[in-house]
Amino acid sequence: MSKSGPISSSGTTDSVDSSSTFSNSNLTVAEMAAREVARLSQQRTQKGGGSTAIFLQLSDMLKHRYKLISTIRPSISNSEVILAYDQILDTQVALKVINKASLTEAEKWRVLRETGLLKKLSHPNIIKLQDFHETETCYVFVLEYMKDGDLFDLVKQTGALASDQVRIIAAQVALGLRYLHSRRVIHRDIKPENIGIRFPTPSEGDDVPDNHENWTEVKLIDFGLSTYAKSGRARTPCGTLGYMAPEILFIGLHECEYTSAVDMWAFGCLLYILLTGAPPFELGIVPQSKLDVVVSYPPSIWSKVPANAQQAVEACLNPNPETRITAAKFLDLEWFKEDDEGEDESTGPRDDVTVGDAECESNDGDISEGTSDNSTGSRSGRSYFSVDSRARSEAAEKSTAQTKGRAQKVAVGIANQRMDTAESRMKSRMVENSSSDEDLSSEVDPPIGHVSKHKAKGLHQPVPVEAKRAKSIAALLAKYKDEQEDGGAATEFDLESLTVDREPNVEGWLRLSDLLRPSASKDKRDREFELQTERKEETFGSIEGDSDERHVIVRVTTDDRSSAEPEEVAVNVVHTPSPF
Ligand SMILES: Nc1ncnc2c1ncn2[C@@H]1O[C@H](COP(=O)(O)OP(=O)(O)OP(=O)(O)O)[C@@H](O)[C@H]1O
Repeated sequence: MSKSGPISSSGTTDSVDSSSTFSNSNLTVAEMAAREVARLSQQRTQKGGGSTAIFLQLSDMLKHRYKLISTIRPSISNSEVILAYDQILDTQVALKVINKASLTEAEKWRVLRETGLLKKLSHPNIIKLQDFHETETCYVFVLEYMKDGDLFDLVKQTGALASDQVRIIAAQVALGLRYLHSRRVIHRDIKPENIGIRFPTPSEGDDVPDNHENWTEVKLIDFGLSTYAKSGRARTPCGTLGYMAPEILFIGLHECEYTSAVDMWAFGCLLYILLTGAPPFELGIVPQSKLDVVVSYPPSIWSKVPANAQQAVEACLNPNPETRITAAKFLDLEWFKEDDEGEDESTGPRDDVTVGDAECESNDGDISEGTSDNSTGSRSGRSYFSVDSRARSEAAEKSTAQTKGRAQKVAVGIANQRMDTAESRMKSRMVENSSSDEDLSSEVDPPIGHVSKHKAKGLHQPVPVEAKRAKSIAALLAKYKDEQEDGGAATEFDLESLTVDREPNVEGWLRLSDLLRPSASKDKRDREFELQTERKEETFGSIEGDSDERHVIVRVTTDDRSSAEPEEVAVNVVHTPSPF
């Protein structure tokens, strides 16, 4: 099994893996998919061969600052993700290092777009960009480190997650998406691989197991396909097959227009996978008709999913983007009002928190049951998550042993300890009645997971949830519910600052998409010429909507950008590799 990569228009051998997107409006989805397959096979060939090769290209200064610990994602194509120790900040960081050598100008621009976006984002459920470096050979994203990998690996290892655990994850992803969408940012590549996870950290001297039963803190990662859509609409068809919304797949390429609703569709696919262990759609396959994106809910696996969770998935996998649930509304679903469910277990005194043997035993049975159904989650009957029953049983045994052991008690202690802080902060925030995302993100710890008694009937593995966490989520959601739909949306991105001249007196990159009005009668050269001649009618401040969706890149050169008027800026058309 391999992770599915985003579709790329630049699926050539020299394309950057991380930030490639297909923004080529001249290709059909099928053609783009074919290129993607070629790209992925190239990745597989290269995988394992070049671990840390890119890291070694870093300048001496960076190598001095960041000490390599291990490779998180080996060198694929021309990027790799590395765990390193930042000697200045005294912390572990994830370095996403991208080799510039074979990047096209468009791909370089996308890297800078990703950086620019990430720099502007601040939310507990969005990966934090701690620093960014550009050397002669590399781009280096310095990211906070999600020590427990991503949701793809978690599901691959364990199969379907317990609905309580999925609920915790879902709330956080929805909060992250809500934050993005209120700022008119569309992620465009929501999938398990792009959700980083972290489990409770052991306090000093404690022996916390490497289990994942306690709780799952999640953050959105990989903004390589993300875009700021000022008008709220974007046009470039992109994403990962298996997660792409119908409105991207089946609208004429030149007419394709979509909104942040595409993220909610992908979110629905993600939830389906977490709840059942199998994807709703065959990944990597181009649907041939709209019927291919009609979701099936096989009773063999779906009957084990609680009704409220089913409702949440179905609300996301609504083929009509106009009526598909939004991230804000998602948090109002019944699923998140369940905090009192089993209240006698979950709201009891903390000292009472235990994990009973009986429930662990009952889970064992569920684990094996779930395994046998794994493949039915795919429409074509082929399993994407090839979790075999043995692997799952082993995982279950391990989980059960951990659940029963001392380690679990330690986890409870840590969770409780952290919860105290989170709750007291939450209370103070509630009193202040502040409603912005920023306020919330800076003041409230992310929901913290806990261990509790939990009747795990119907679950594939024991995932105890403690009441305090539930209360925390309830408070968090209540707070969001009180907000206006557009609350917190006031902050708009200054597109130019995202992409152009990070410093004065340097060359910058700017897209002027409105300059490119492809005319059927004009060939590639004419269009480029047209660009140059029409430039004068444009101002640099006029970038609108999803202008960054177009593949036009204009080099801006100036002696002093801080004082230059747009008209004084020299503009030269840069040859982009495609599609012109
Ligand atoms: N901050 C992080 N902490 C821990 N692991 C991370 C972090 N960022 C990325 N990873 C791991 O590296 C993988 C690749 O990261 P990312 O998706 O950002 O890079 P990419 O080059 O765009 O990959 P892809 O082309 O597969 O989408 C992720 O799926 C995740 O497993």
